[in-house]
Amino acid sequence: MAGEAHRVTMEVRADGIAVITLSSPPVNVLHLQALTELTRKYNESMKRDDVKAVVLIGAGGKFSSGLDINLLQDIQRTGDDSFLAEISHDLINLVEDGKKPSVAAIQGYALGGGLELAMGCCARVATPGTKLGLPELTLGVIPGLGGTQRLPRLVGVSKAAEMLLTSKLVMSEEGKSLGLIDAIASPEELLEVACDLALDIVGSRRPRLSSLSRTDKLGSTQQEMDILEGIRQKAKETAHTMPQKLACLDVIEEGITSGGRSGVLKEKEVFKELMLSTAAKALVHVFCAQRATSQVRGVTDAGLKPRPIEKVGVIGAGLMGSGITTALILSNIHVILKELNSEYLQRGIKKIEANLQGLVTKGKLDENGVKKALSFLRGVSDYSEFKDVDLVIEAVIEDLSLKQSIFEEIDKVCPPHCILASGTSGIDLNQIGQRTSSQDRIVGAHFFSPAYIMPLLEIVRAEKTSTQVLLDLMTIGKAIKKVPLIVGNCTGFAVNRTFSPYFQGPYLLADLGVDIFRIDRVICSFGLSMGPFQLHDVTGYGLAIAFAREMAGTFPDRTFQSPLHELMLQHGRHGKSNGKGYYTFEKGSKPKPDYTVLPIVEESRRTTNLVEKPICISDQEIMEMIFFPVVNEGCRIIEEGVIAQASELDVASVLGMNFPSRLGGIIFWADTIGAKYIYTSLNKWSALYGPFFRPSRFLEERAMKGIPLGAPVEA
Ligand SMILES: C[C@H](O)CC(=O)SCCNC(=O)CCNC(=O)[C@H](O)C(C)(C)COP(=O)(O)OP(=O)(O)OC[C@H]1O[C@@H](n2cnc3c(N)ncnc32)[C@H](O)[C@@H]1OP(=O)(O)O
Repeated sequence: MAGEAHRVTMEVRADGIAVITLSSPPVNVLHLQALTELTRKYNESMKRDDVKAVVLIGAGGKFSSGLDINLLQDIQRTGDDSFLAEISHDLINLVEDGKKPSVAAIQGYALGGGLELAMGCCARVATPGTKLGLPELTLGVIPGLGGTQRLPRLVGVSKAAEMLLTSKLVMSEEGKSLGLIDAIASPEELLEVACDLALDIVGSRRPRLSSLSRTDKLGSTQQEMDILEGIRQKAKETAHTMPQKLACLDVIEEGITSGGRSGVLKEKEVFKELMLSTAAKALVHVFCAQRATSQVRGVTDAGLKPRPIEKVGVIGAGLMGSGITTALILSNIHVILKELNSEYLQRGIKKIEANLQGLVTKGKLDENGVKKALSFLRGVSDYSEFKDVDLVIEAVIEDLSLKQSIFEEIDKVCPPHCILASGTSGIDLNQIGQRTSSQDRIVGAHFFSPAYIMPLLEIVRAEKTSTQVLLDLMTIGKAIKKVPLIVGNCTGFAVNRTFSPYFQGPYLLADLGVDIFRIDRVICSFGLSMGPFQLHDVTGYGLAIAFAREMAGTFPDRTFQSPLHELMLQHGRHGKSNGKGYYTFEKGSKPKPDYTVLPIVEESRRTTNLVEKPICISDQEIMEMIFFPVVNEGCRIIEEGVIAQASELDVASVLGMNFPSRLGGIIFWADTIGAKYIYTSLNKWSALYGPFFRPSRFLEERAMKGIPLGAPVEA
């Protein structure tokens, strides 16, 4: 983020206020250069006789999104944080205890180190709707610039602990009632109000308060310890996946029992310790890898400008079509939704309304937002309104000839600039677009269900897709708050293909005699929100059967097809849709294992006849036998160049498959285990249980040479 656009300026006004402006677009991160410059300007303001006080502000309508997270990654690589620790602590000390008082003028957001800097000031003014928070725990660390000490002193221990442990942001209005913000001012008046406040402090009309020395929001030591103990008991429940919560509470406690300065010292120590932990490395890796997906060689650096996409045609109002439409209209994009007839259309619109109402229930949208979103939607049952759309997303069932005829038709009715995208989750795009005359505008737009919630968008490059089309789709993807990832065209594309073994391995284990409910429990304790059997109950077995057939057709040598799903259907079990699956589904209660399913599982085992008697393995082996084949397929995806770099699979696995982000994504995780161990294990299982486990050439080579799986592939 360093560069000429990054500046810290100081302007001394006639009234003696030095306005120090941080300008580091797009979000005013605190990188090393910014911290050094801020310190320099602060020192200058303290020395100058014409300066009475400082107002700290961010350029471009934002205060600061905190420390540059790339800097955290640099420190993790070198293990040396001394330069950061010195500069940042010097700066906060200057802000808080310098000769002249400082006031923060906050607009947009003040997050992490940004809020910590603002809390170092003796007062804060914010514009309405400004977001404030310390989200460091989501990166596996705790705040490192005094946030664990100053926040409790400004808002009280209980609220501070809640904000820190949940990483939830508060709006400036709430911040004002909590005591985090001293005044609210409109964007136009922000600077003036902050300067007036600073002058009031200089003229002793307001006290100069040091956040770290304040005690007015703290109860007795015993009271605060009791509060912390209650919170600690709850945090213990998730301590195995989020140890930083307990560490954060310990640091707050140090400040309560031994004073703020002692707390700051402990914070510094714990921050460094956590920053170098595997979990923080993994979480920071996911953040940086996600950022890296914005720069695509040959696309974002091709000197092209994204074309505006104002109107989108969506074909098919089923689960995917209604989800995609919901995502688009929520971002104020006009959608023409087409279905075969008005009955199907009404059903689709009802789904969209239900999606929006679901967001209202969760407090993420209000009724006005629902109304506004729906005003961007128009339902149709023919193509007459497709004559001026900029993008079409086809979201009908996975049937090649149906898709081909739709593409043939939209090729004719849509304007020549219109992008023709298919939402297929695996069918070859070259075939889908075969009967069109303009194959350069054929592309895949693979959303993950529910499309208006899941953040990943796989953009699939067909043989002739133009660079402009890829850029346009990336841009619209970002506009609807997705993380777009450009991938190559192959069966299952990058994500479903990598994870295809995840939907085979558990069934192979079941056919080897491992209890299906135990498998689900192991997967949940690994960190996924539900196990594969419960997931298939929810999504239905039909889709799983079709996908397994597709994979078997392309990769017959290594696909394991269990008869279990077919047997379930034969026994009248369709999963959640008819309330009968591996689990029972009753309204208002959590799904429960249905042990009456076990004879069907046994029937499957007898049919495949893999082993004479059930195998006996540990939970650790269950997890490895399910995820190592996923790593193995990921290796093939990397080797074939379906993705540009291994870290993209990490992002995709976290955002598309809910792989735990604290593990850094599938390939990062594999490298923490080691390619050699994974290779050896797969080899062993391959000899015992067949080619499903056979290690790929890429994995073998990396294991033999000792090269991490995430290391770049040589050209
Ligand atoms: C010592 C301290 O205690 C430690 C810290 O401060 S750690 C940092 C804590 N701060 C955070 O976690 C904030 C992370 N950022 C965000 O939540 C959001 O980016 C935001 C709310 C600030 C802005 O959201 P939005 O307007 O949607 O913009 P968004 O697309 O996310 O960000 C713009 C760019 O800035 C990057 N960015 C945002 N915050 C960043 C940060 N702290 N460091 C590095 N890059 C950052 C984003 O990755 C994105 O990069 P890209 O354009 O290359 O993809």
